[in-house]
Amino acid sequence: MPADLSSISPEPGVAKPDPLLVVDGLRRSFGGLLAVHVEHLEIQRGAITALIGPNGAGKSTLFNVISGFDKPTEGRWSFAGKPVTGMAAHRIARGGLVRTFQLTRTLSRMTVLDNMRLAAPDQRGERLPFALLPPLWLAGERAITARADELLDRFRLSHLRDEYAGTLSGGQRKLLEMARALLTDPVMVLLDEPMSGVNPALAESLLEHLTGLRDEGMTVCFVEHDMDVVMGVSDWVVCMADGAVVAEGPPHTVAQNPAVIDAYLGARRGAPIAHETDEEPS
Ligand SMILES: Nc1ncnc2c1ncn2[C@@H]1O[C@H](COP(=O)(O)OP(=O)(O)OP(=O)(O)O)[C@@H](O)[C@H]1O
Repeated sequence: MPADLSSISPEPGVAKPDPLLVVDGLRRSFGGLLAVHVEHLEIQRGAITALIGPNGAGKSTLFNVISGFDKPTEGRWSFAGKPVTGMAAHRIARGGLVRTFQLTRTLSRMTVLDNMRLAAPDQRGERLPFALLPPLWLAGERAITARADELLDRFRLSHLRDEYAGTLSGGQRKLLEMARALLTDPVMVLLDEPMSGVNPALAESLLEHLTGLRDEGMTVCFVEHDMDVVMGVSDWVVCMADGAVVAEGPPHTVAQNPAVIDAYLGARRGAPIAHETDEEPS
């Protein structure tokens, strides 16, 4: 069931009833450029939150920092009530917060199944006690492969299991990225533009996967530029501009928020926010 966030005041930094991720005073500078400065942000557990904003707003940088792939200049954040500031990405992932990445060229040269297996955080065979006890190691490997096959089946990629990932279409790659992220049974996934380059038929299926994950209790946060997608699946929308959260709220509220419209107009010089609406502009 979608979380009911309708009674929450749509303001930047507003408290949520059951926040899973809480960010405070987070700053990330690159030289003289302050790429991210988020005073306070809470992500509701069990909801789909879309992170929107024009190019260069700081969305990917925020994802990188909170997932442990980049270090903040200052600030702190907690996940599931525990401080995770400064932790390495693999420790944050082990705690249940996982970020997806686009398939690199190297991963394209591996099979779909090997891509999945590589996403397992704990390669037990490499740890001494397991390496000395082959039955334990093999059991671990078999469990990882079984889970990988289960997910490939769920994402309808089983028939491509032994193909090189580089032969997949754009949409199939996106499905594989999502499947990889789920191998560790995360509590929350951060998806960076899961729909980009995906044809309409597969986009529909990806959207169903997103809502399916949410309905199973997972917390989903995704960066998206297509406002029709954002309107279609999000329970809550956070808009960034120039590194800061400038607006947040339910999708229909955020789309009409002057701060959001300003952010896009300022960035694109006249190109309106790309959401089709029946209303005439006032
Ligand atoms: N490694 C880096 N070194 C220097 N500047 C960076 C680096 N990473 C990001 N930036 C800058 O930080 C700002 C925020 O970039 P970021 O990629 O987080 O934005 P974004 O909202 O994800 O944009 P997009 O929607 O285009 O992906 C931009 O001005 C970008 O040029």
